[in-house]
Amino acid sequence: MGFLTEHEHGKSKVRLGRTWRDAKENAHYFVEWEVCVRLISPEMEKAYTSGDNGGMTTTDTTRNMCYVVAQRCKERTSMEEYAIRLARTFIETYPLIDGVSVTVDQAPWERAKVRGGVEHSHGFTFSSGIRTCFVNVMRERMDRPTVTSGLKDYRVLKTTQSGYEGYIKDKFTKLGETNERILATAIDCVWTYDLEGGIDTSKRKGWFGNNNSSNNNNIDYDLVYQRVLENIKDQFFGDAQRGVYSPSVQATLYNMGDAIVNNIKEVKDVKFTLPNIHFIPMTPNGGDHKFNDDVYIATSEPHGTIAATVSKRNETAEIRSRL
Ligand SMILES: O=c1[nH]c(=O)c2[nH]c(=O)[nH]c2[nH]1
Repeated sequence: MGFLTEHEHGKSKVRLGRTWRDAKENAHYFVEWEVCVRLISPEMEKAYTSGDNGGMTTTDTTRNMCYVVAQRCKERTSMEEYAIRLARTFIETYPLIDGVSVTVDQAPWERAKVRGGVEHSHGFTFSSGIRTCFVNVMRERMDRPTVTSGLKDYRVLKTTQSGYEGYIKDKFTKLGETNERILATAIDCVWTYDLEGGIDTSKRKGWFGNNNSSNNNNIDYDLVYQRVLENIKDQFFGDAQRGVYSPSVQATLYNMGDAIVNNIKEVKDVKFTLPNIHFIPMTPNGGDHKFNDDVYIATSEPHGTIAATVSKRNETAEIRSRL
């Protein structure tokens, strides 16, 4: 006889669009989410071992609930708040569900800017970088969801103010030292929230308050996300005219993480995974061509992989379950 040592069921890649129409501001807001729900229901062991589906929440119902809860979010709601609310709704509705994990990926729709840089009231363009979150709610601690947020495949490049020098040069090394190169990466990062240090819990409101916009930890997830992006751009690009020199992907990674944990009180730690996407100087043999920091061979693979976590406090970062 085999022992069923773990099991879960749910729905993956549920895609939805949600608009909020703000008459006062005369602006529409739009998000496109891809939702993944995992239901933890120990009692459903019987579905595996004896084909008994009694008490089962179907994966079809799971999919429908993603849309229902999106509709119940009557006011503009962050993906984290939506994910927490969705997870809690499963637990409140179905007695045999003990825990729920929800992952949301948000497509990079941005308000369109039209002639003269004017923001359009209901037009959007697709940019780079997928905002993500991962939420876990257990029945016995409904008021303490675990939340991590992140950013995937946010593509950034600068044409100067980057170099790489001082490394081992031996018979296996072909790379030449340089203080002038293109630096390009596709940023993946995940951050956890600081529930002890940064958050003023005295202002805690009830579950979504009266207007869906508050949450148990009183964190403004949208604002934190904007500030993470700002700090990333500050450290990667630097001043608009002069820029900032990067001696390596490693040093830039650390500077981005250091700025985030120091400047954003809600963030406890941030893990970056950065591909070093190479633009290789084009230097053909012969002819009168000479590389003049102008023509490069664009590549996507192979790429370097640089990964590290920067924490506010000197402690080992939590293991992130998915990202
Ligand atoms: O910024 C860099 N970090 C490295 O670790 C590395 N290795 C390499 O070949 N080029 C680079 N560039």
